[in-house]
Amino acid sequence: MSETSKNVITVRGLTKSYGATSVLKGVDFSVARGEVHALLGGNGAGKSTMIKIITGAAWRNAGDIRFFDSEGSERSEADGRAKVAVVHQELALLPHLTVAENIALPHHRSGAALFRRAAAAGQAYDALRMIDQDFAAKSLYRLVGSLSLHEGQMVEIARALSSGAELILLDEPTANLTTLETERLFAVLRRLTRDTGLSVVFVSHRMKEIRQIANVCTIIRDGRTVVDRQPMEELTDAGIIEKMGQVAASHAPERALRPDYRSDASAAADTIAIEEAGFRLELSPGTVLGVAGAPAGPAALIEALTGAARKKRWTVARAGWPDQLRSPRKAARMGAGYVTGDRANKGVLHSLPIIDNVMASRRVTRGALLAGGSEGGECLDLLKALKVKAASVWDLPSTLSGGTQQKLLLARWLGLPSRLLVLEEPTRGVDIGTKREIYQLIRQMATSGTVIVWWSTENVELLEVCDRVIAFDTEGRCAGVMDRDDFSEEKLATLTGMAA
Ligand SMILES: Nc1ncnc2c1ncn2[C@@H]1O[C@H](COP(=O)(O)OP(=O)(O)OP(=O)(O)O)[C@@H](O)[C@H]1O
Repeated sequence: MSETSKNVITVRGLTKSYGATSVLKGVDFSVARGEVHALLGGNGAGKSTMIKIITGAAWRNAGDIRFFDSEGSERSEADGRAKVAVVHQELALLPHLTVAENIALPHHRSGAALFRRAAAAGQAYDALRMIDQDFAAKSLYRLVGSLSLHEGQMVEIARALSSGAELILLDEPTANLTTLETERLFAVLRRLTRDTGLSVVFVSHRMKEIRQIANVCTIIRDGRTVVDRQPMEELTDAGIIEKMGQVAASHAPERALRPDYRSDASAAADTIAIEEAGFRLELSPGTVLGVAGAPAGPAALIEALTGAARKKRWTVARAGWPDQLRSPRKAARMGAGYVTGDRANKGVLHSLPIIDNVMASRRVTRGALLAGGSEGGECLDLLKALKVKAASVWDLPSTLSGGTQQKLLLARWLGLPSRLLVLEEPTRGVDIGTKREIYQLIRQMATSGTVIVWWSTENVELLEVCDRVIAFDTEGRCAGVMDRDDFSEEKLATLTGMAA
């Protein structure tokens, strides 16, 4: 068997332009059977565009894509594509159908296929239990619209597995998963690649996970392949970051930026207290509180902090605030900012231009409905602070890469004099270099007295940047609060019920 015929796919010299913008300038990429291949690159490097071309969702201008079967014989592009499944950052599920129906969808591509409910449920169950037996048993007939983001992600991965794919492209698959779910997913991927010869392409900006799961990597930078199929053990983290063109940004966040508000007499008045039965936590101005754990606990706290809670579990108290923040609008007016983790459905305003997306919070908090003359300049400054490159502030967000859209949500609250800023996975999909910059920005916002409450499924970043971390167990109960002095990954994993 020749070197190429061990591959499931070989891509050579791929180019792609959108109008005058050249996005791919000659990408080479190949994946061998049975490997987990990390596809790396900064935001906007061209990873998603290449994936779209491979799956047929976008046209290429030039370049060669060849697919192979397990014998090494070349397949037609149509046959090859039929063996490729992709799970995008934004899920592609039909909310009004059940889990089983969503997973069964690819089995009914052929016009002649009959939809048999029992068979569909069987196929869905088989796929889902490869990921999570318990979830498979309980969720087959639930409507997808009622699932949490991470449950939806599991359904998408199960659908890819059940479609008979030989190559699965996972675009940031762990972004919504907890540590334990991530480990489970990795165990599944390892088993499938080893036992069935499945090939996995793994796009991620989480270096620790990349190291855990990938055997080999390709790095794309500014539309070109700069590292082509290199074993992971031959590259250091610093080497990878440098190849991505992000070396300058890879320093630790400045923790010293935090002032000691506790000695300030006005601090008591500005302190925010969060309270539920038998538990109270006071957050002095300038505190960065990390929130860790499976979604149920963090979600309830965040709903209370952002004025969206329907149940009265938490009280949020601050001098001058009403007992309950009764609506998101009221919370925003009171100086409570919020960056949602559900970028696609609750964050990005898809049909409005970049400027409206960035200036939205400023318009609400300032009470201005019409764009002022200075908005254009202010928007450009915010984009610059987050290194967002956009051809025009009047372009739609869909012309930006996923990670860059995430930066728009953060830009919304950047520099606003908030008393409280609630962040849900603010670095989701953001590249390694920019993550570091966001850590700095979070610390800077805290320096101005803002209390930051930050939920992340990436425990390492919480421990690196926060002053305190509140941990929730898998049932959504508060399991404890850790102070900086006793931070440890093991302890946090135990408190959140996610120790391996
Ligand atoms: N429809 C479009 N029109 C114009 N430009 C586009 C369009 N889609 C993507 N681009 C541009 O193509 C470039 C590559 O985007 P792509 O989504 O492939 O990046 P990426 O490497 O996947 O980034 P990320 O890590 O943020 O997901 C970006 O500069 C983006 O702005």
